[in-house]
This record gives sequence, C-alpha cells and structure tokens, in this order.
Amino acid sequence: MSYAQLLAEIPMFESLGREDLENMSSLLQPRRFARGEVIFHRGDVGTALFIIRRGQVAIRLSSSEGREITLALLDRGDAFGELSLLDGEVRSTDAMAREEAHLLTLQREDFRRYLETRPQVSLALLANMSRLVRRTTQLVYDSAFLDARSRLVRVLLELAKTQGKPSPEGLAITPKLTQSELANLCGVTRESVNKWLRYYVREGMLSFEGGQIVLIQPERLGQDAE
Ligand SMILES: Nc1ncnc2c1ncn2[C@@H]1O[C@@H]2COP(=O)(O)O[C@H]2[C@H]1O
Repeated sequence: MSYAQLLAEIPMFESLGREDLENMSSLLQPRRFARGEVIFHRGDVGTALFIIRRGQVAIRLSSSEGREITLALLDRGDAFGELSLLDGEVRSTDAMAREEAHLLTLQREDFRRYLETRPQVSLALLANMSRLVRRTTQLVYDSAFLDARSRLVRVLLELAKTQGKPSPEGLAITPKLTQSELANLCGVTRESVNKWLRYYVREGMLSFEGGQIVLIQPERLGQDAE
C-alpha cells in the first residue's frame, strides 16, 4: 500500500486531497524499530511526527524506581508525537515499539506548514487532542475514585471498543497483553489484575483464546463493576 493511501486513512489527514497526500508522502521518511526498542524518551527534543505503518507502539510513563504506566497502545494508522511539535516543549512521554514497528516520520516544519495552510487538518488535530484530554481526565477520575476491579473493567471495555474483534466466544481484545502490561494500563498491581481476571473467568464473563482476552459478556462485565 502506498504512503498516500495510508495517510488518507488517518483521521487527521483524511480531509486532504490527492495532490496534498502525494506531496506529503514525498516528505515522509521510513524508520524501523525492533521489538522493545525505545522510539523516544520523555524529555527528548521533539523534531518529527510519527505515523505507524505496521506494528504496535506503547505510549508510557516510568518512574525513577522503575514503575510504569501505559497511557495508550497505538497501531496502524495512528500518529503520535504531535504535542512537542506544537508547543516546542520536550517529549511528554516515552514511546516504545511493542513489536517490530515500521514507522514514518514527518518533520516538524512540514507538519506545521500543513497545519497553517490546511484548516481542516488543524481542526482534525484539535478533535484528536480533545479526545486525548478527555482520556487523561478519565484516567485522573479513575485513579481518584475507582477501585482496582472497576479500573480493570473500564480498561478492558475500552480496549474491546477500540481494538476488539468478534471471536466465536465474544469480543477478543486484539493486542496480546501480559498481566503486567494490563496492570500498567490500569494503574493497579499485577496481583490485583490476576485476582480479578480469575474471578471473571470463574463467573463466565471472560476467557482466554490463544493468549488474547475475550469478553464473553461485555454488558454484564460493565454492570458488575458499576
Ligand atoms: N495521555 C496520553 N494519551 C495518549 N497519548 C499521549 C498522551 N500524552 C501524550 N501522548 C502522545 O505521546 C507523545 C509523546 O511525545 P509528544 O509529547 O511530542 O506527543 C505525545 C502524544 O502524541
């Protein structure tokens, strides 16, 4: 698939016409990262926007004692690294390739030129940033008001909504997540995740298929954690 076709699938650039897409394609640089490789660190200077062609990228924060929170799991067609290009500050998070990742970069000046000359791209970017602020607010709400079980359920339901695929038993969460990764996404301990996953398997609301979590009865799961 050509770069222009991929760009046309990205909500931020979907308003661009064919000529703009071809033009932007010619400005993209391919970059490959091995599984587990760091794409950038929090605090690095941001010089480019990243677009995912293949693979999965985790947007993460880590503490000096080695604790981690995963803010988002991104895959094909997602773009990241826009914040530092907009405000000129350093990278706000770490980004790491969860599996071999084929990325494209668009340099800051080129990205900004599209924002300045194509209002639809700026509006789509604002919509994207609104979602990001909402998700971050939700994260603050969850950490302040929800217990471990409800946070786990909320993250499972969100993953199923954004990255779920129908499976024979229910709705499979496509990224294969270890319990530690799930714990990092929920901001709870791995032990809690283990305890509640086993509970929901026993209750018949959840199962595992080839390493993927399957929500058998998402509605019941949602009601259970309310
Ligand atoms: N809370 C968040 N949820 C999802 N993505 C984020 C969040 N915070 C930052 N990012 C992305 O991670 C990137 C890190 O580098 P930037 O700060 O340049 O741009 C950031 C956004 O693209």
